[in-house]
Amino acid sequence: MTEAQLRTATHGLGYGLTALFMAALALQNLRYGFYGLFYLGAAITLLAACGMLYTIVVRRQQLSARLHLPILSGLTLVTGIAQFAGPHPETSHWLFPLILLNFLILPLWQALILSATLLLALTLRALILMPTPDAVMLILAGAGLVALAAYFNGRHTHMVQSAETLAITDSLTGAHNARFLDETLQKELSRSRATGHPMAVIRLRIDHLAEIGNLHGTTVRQRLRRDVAESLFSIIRAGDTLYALDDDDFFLVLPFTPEEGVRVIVERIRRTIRDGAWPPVGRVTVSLGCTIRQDTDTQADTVMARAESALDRACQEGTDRAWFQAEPEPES
Ligand SMILES: Nc1nc2c(ncn2[C@@H]2O[C@H](COP(=O)(O)OP(=O)(O)OP(=O)(O)O)[C@@H](O)[C@H]2O)c(=O)[nH]1
Repeated sequence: MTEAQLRTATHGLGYGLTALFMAALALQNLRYGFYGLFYLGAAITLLAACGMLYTIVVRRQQLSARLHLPILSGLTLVTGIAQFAGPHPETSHWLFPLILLNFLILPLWQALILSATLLLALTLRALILMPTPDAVMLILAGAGLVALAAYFNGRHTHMVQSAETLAITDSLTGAHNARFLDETLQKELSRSRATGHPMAVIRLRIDHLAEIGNLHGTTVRQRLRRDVAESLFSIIRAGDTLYALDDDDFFLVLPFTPEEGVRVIVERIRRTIRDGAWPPVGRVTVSLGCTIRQDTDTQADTVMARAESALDRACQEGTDRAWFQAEPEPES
């Protein structure tokens, strides 16, 4: 089941149960002749039914559905008014399903604002109309429900974000993974073309990585890749992104960086790695291929291929080299 399907099912069920519950309460009030409360209950039922219908209509765009906030604000308003519709009968229990519905459907801070409004209405009503011990018990129950619902809403959001981060992160190095590069490079390229700002990319290879692995073992090889990534993170500026490719190379996307800039940064990276201490390997060097976006570049593949070709050229020149390539290699 996808996230959108899960949300459609839970939101639809939440609205549906609220509509049923409120319809039953509205009918009960009609039976006893409390017409004001009957109309308010019917309005809440109608709004909840609209919410259910809306959930079904936007089932494919459930993650970006924007009308839940106005619908739930309307529900909050009518339920708040119901608290002051008259001293009898008791209407405080109308609030509890709505608090749960807010946290089930809305992002945390929106749900908190609406539920705090409901809690305020509940507190005022309880303090005005109820004996103090009963009022305190009711307010504590309402506050407890809000705290519990907020906790689970926050936990769920955190888990979803962690899952999203995991899906785009290379677990060894903490850099983004190659799949995410495919998704983002084209967007960065389009943005750079649209704004006219320069953009540079770098492909980086740790020299003799296979030999280091053979000599020191896989653990050392992996630790070296992780340490190099950490070093790169400490060099690049905010807005630059680092990717760990499947063939052990690294890739950097540098927005707003012209040719002079990328030349500065590759040199800085090359020297920092060469001059660093890398126990137990000792001296480590890297080769770098870099390029910038040309006016003719429309596809991310073209820029990636040019960076790879620049890296091949750097490796041909020997280790601990950087090569800048502006144009595609001429066909041989
Ligand atoms: N994208 C990116 N570009 C860099 C970075 N470091 C240097 N550059 C480029 O190299 C140029 C010169 O950088 P520096 O020698 O650090 O000089 P700077 O005046 O401190 O550069 P600013 O960071 O622009 O203030 C910058 O304007 C950038 O274009 C980096 O970490 N990331």
